[in-house]
Parts: sequence; structure tokens; C-alpha cells
Amino acid sequence: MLPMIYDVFGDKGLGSSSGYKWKQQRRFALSTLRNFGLGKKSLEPSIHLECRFLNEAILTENGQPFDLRMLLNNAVSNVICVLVFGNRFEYSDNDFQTLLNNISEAMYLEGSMSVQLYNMFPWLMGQVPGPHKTMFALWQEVIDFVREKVNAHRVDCDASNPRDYIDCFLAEMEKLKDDSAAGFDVENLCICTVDLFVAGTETTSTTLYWGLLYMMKYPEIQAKVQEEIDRVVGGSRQPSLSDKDNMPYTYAVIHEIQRFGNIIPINVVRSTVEDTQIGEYSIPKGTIVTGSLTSVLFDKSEWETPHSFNPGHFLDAEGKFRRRDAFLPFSLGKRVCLGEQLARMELFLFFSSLLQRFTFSSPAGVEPSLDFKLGATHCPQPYELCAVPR
Ligand code: HEM
Repeated sequence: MLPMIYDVFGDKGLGSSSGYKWKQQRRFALSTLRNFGLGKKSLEPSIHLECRFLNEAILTENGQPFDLRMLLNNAVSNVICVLVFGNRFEYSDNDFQTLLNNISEAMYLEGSMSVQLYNMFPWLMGQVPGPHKTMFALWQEVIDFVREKVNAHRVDCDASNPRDYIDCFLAEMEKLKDDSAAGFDVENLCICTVDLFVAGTETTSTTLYWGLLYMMKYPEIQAKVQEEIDRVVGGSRQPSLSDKDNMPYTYAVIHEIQRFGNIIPINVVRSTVEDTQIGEYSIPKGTIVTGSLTSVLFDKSEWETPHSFNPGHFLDAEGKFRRRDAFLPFSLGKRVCLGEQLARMELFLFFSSLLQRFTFSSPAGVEPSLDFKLGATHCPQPYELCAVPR
């Protein structure tokens, strides 16, 4: 059974399994992201800004309970919002918080039994109420939010001076308006934007949520990361991407968080576009296929201690960072995560900036638990933590 719905947005969007022009859309999205955030106009300053807002938001809670998951979601999401919508949202914006909550809820419901039954009997489940219907309604709200943004962009988009992904897409639509087969239409723009927005929010913030939980659980590892941050960065400036090469331990810890957190255990659902032979297996065209990332991230023949949280997996005998072929949380091949580069930047900057400013520990007498909930992602159960300013 699939732990998520097969092609929730039909054949549209960037992540579509059944493949509506995904190649053109992927190429276009990649080149746009490069122009806006990963190339000459680097996104580092906007991530730095968001790190400052996040740290400030935690500090101003001043010992009062706060919703860490929500703050992480908001901060991470703002980075992608700047890319796709051209603006960020305040953490106090209730409408935006509701939207982020809807996305988290929809992702969680994808793991429900009723969604799994929908995958098998869509004609039947389409007739009955249940969590699968709630999930579709939540996704519709997300699409409506994006559609409003697209409509607002259409009013004042200047094709010669695009501000963000939506403007670039609208300009491309205009250029290709006589080519109806190119896939550049408003409907596809909305779904591609939702794909970027959702894929760029839940994944990275879930990884950070695991990361802080592991730091509470393994305080000796947290202390070593902080020692490295203090030595290399100090306390008077923010960590920057250029520090990464001098921070092998922190970099190894982030890799281990991704390996052990295993946030997309069986990858994104795909389907074969032609009859395919893999070894002795014949897979007919149109078969739904899932690849188990768990099997690689916990492979006994690849990892020394696959079932322990061990940053040593990514360090050589001299303490230098070492890459591992079996490190595949972003998958690989033609459909490898489109946001890998952005996610890596965000994970390094958010994680090191949080640990520079705070020590994370569990409330007195509470043993941190690694319990998880499984929806479209493998996510920690909500937990309590204390963020002590350093
Ligand atoms: C820690 C963070 C992230 C992880 C672990 C992750 C992981 C993945 C995985 C496993 C896939 C499926 C690859 C496959 O089918 O083989 C994927 C696809 C995708 N990711 Fe990410 N991702 C992350 C962050 C991001 C970010 C920040 C963005 C935003 C730009 C993003 C955008 C996408 C898109 C659009 C796809 C679909 C690509 C396609 O179908 O061709 N991801 N991601």
C-alpha cells in the first residue's frame, strides 16, 4: 500500500508521477531558481534574515511556551515564499499560519487508512466521507491561496523585469501562448507553485525538527557542534556558507540527521512511462513504482552502525568530512529532488544559527522520545523542549 496518495494533483505540477510535461517544467523551474536564488543572486542573505527573525521570535517568547514546529515551518517557508511569491510572511500572520497548518495536516492525512483505500478503490472512496475528503479539501485551500497570488501577479507582472518564479512563468506563458502543448498555462502554474511551496517547506522544517530532537537526546553531540561553531564562527556574526568547509563535525551531524531522520522513507510515488526490465523483473508501462530510501539509508553493508545516531558515519579518521554513496535522502536520477541545493543551504544555516544562539534540552524529568508519526513524511511526534539562550 502507498503511504501517500498517488498523484494528488493529477498529471499537473512538478512532482507529477504520471508525467504532464514534467521535463519542460523541471528544466524551467531549475533555471528560474538558479537565476533567483542559487546563482548570482544568492539566497544566503534572505536565509540569514530569516535565521535572525527565527532566533528573535524564540527569544521574545521569554520563557513562555511556544510552538517550535510552527516557527520552523514559518521560517523555512519564507525562504521559498521569497522565491515563488516575491515576499515573506510575518510569524504573526494568522492566515499564513492556518495555511501552513493545513499543509501539515494534509501531509499527515496522506498516511491515513482512508487515503490508502482511496488509492486502491478511487471510484468507491470518491463516494464516501472520510479523511481522504478532508485531505482533498485542505489541498484545495492551498491551491486557492496560490491562485490568488497568481491573479495578483497577473495584474502588475512586467515580463522584462520578473520579480519571482510566478512572474517568470507568466512571461513564459506569454512567449509560448501559441503552443498549447508546451504546458505553460495558469492551471499548471498554480500546481507547480504549490509543489515548490509545499516540497520546500515540510521537508526542510521536518528535518530541522528531527535535528533539534536529536540534539536534546544526545547533548554530548550538541556540545561538540557548539564548540565547533564557537571556534570557527564565534558569537558576533552569523554562520555563513563559507564556514561549512571549516565545520566538518557540524556538517557530519546535519548529514546524520538527514540519514537517521529518513523523512521520505519510500520516496515519491512514480509510474513507469514504458515497459521496463530491471534485472529479472519486467515492469509493464504504467505500473506504480516506489523506491525504498530506508533500504539505502539503513543498509547494513553501507553503514557501520545503521541503527544508531552516529555522526562518525560522515567523518574520516582525521575528523574530516567524508561523503557516502549511500547517503540518498534526496533520491537520485532524473527525478532527484529539485531543491537539494537550496535544502542543503537552509539546513546548514538554520541549524548552525540555532545552535549558535541556544542550547536545546528537554524539560526537567522528561526523557526525549524518538516517537514518530507517518504521513507523507516521517516526522517526530510533537515534543517539548527548552531553548536556553547562550
Ligand atoms: C531536507 C529537504 C528535502 C528532502 C529530504 C527532499 C527530498 C526529495 C525527494 C526524496 C524527492 C523525490 C525524488 C524522486 O522521486 O526520486 C523530492 C522531489 C522534489 N523536491 Fe525535494 N526534498 C527536500 C527539499 C526540497 C526543497 C527545499 C524544494 C524546493 C525547491 C524541493 C522541491 C522538490 C520538487 C519540486 C520535487 C519533485 C521533482 C520531480 O518530480 O522532478 N525539495 N525531494
